[in-house]
Amino acid sequence: MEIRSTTDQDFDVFVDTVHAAFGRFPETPVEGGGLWWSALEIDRCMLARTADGRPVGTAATHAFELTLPGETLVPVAGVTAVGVLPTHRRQGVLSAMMRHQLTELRAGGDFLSVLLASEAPIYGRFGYGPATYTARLTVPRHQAALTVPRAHAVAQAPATGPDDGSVEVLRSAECGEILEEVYDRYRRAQPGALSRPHRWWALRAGQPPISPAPRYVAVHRGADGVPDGYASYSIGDSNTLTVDETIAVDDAVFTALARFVLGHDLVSQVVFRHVPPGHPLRWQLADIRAGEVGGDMDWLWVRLLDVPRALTARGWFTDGELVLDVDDPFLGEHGRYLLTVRDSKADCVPTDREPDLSLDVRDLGSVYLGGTAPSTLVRAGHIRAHRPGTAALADDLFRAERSPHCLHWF
Ligand SMILES: CC(=O)SCCNC(=O)CCNC(=O)[C@H](O)C(C)(C)COP(=O)(O)OP(=O)(O)OC[C@H]1O[C@@H](n2cnc3c(N)ncnc32)[C@H](O)[C@@H]1OP(=O)(O)O
Repeated sequence: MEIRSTTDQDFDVFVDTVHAAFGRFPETPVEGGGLWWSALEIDRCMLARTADGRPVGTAATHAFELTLPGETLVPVAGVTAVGVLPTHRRQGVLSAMMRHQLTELRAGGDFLSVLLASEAPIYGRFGYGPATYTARLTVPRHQAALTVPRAHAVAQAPATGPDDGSVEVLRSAECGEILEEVYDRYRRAQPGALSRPHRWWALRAGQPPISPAPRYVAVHRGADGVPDGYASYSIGDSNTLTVDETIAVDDAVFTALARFVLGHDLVSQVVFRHVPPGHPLRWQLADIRAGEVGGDMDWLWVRLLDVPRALTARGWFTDGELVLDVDDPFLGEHGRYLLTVRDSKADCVPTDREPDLSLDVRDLGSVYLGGTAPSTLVRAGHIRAHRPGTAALADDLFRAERSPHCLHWF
């Protein structure tokens, strides 16, 4: 089998092969997505061909920036368009492409790769672990009242206090630049968020809010008139108002946008897509049972390609030290590292000290952004804690300033 990057000459073959692998004709409109592949960069796509030259497999990467805990921005490879023709499955084509891709990414200096998994059982074997989670929150309109914040009266009013900004409703086609700017402000402070390349906005190649599917967008502006949040929504069957994404630079802006969509007339219920775990919106409803959480699922999967580099790149919030014994079965590697955190920064060096935790690199990917507690994976039997108390220490150490969350689809 030959695996190599596409060129202008065979990019059409790549696109045809992706469609055949997913079983969709190119002209089939992708659910809300449009021409999603038009945002790909040709030299970051690869084709696998059989010995007789037949294209059978595809994979690609986007160049993204990922926000790590501590508002640290790092480059990551976003793996996408992975497919193998139905006639050539379970013969090792994907495994060969993954090996090729991981080797190439490392050679190019990448230390993290990320993806969204079409099916959960596929990517763990290649060292990826689910690292962020997302859910839907459905609120019946007749139970949509928000409560008065209890800390409202205190001098340091929390972000959920009264809103001195304004909301304007625009059509998605007329506010692309506003959305791009607001999203960029938001994602820089949100652990787990990915940058959205300008070409993604310009080509309208993504899912809502920017896809050709029409959407209303409630744009929030602060008292100074500067846009600082938006909610992209549509009203569909049974008068359900679905908010594709609510992007806000802080909690007060999120609350103002939530108040706006929850107050929409002629609507039976409001469905907020992409609500992060632990989001305060449920607590802001006067009736905490009014918000029904559904569609709880993994979203961004993370793969560490260079353990010390990845661990020293993120911000940390608790001092401490741990010896991590990390196994990488897919790449046939093993390393033992002393992780020392002091004053929000980590040092990570090889050691021969006895380990505190033994773990697979996929599990390190899951805990890396702070969205999965190491103790959960200890209790699940995936991470081995060698001493009592180490799981709790690891929980403290790996925690992020808030739940990591990603809502970019790629
Ligand atoms: C980031 C993204 O782009 S996600 C999109 C992924 N693509 C799709 O879902 C499109 C439809 N599916 C496909 O094209 C293919 O089935 C792929 C790409 C998922 C798998 O390709 P294959 O060439 O069949 O994988 P390969 O033969 O290398 O399998 C490696 C191992 O993974 C397992 N595996 C592969 N796909 C799956 C799956 N969908 N579910 C469970 N196990 C799987 C295989 O059984 C094999 O296990 P083994 O090593 O124990 O024998």
